[in-house]
Amino acid sequence: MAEKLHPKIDNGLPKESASFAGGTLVCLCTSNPVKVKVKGQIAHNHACGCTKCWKPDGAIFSVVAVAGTGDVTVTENGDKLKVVDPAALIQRHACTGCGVHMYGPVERDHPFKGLSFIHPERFEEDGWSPPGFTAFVSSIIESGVDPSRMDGIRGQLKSIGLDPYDCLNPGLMDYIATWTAKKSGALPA
Ligand SMILES: N[C@@H](CCC(=O)N[C@@H](CSCO)C(=O)NCC(=O)O)C(=O)O
Ligand SMILES: [Zn+2]
Ligand SMILES: [Zn+2]
Repeated sequence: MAEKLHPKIDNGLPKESASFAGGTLVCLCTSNPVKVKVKGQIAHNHACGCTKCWKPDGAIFSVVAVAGTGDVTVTENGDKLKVVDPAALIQRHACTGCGVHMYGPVERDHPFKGLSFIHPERFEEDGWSPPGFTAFVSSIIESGVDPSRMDGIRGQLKSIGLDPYDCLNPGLMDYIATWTAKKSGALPA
């Protein structure tokens, strides 16, 4: 039987539109929802199995992407936002009413500095770039998925076209390692 991975990937991936120029993320509150405007297309969209990313009810994975922090603006009810874990790399700003993580900037010295993590399924608009891989797959065990389900889940992800990785995909891992090597001097800056 197929596993319920995430509503935006279980029945075919969303379609990208060349005319998508950004949109508005809305939380799940029925009154006074938090709204966040994002300018431009998102990047590095992926499914994520880690315990820290927000997932909709019943989903095993989150769907999470990045936008430039300068392109992200809280436009309504920002007073409801609270940082989930101030010690984390990603400063996930969650709605205290419904729990949705609305944006998560990386501000410390890190290859992802200047990027904000967002959940594109909360866009009011369609056309955002679909997820392209799955990150932190083994981490779903930390949320209580029995290890015996892992082969089936990895197979399902491959058949959807979201290749499973236990950290990030090779492109992003190489990007992080290159940044680290330039910082240490192992590679010329
Ligand atoms: N096994 C841990 C992994 C948590 C983790 O490292 N998550 C990644 C991916 S989040 C989106 O790609 C990460 O970069 N975290 C940084 C942060 O959370 O600040 C678990 O499952 O908890
Ligand atoms: Zn809310
Ligand atoms: Zn994650």
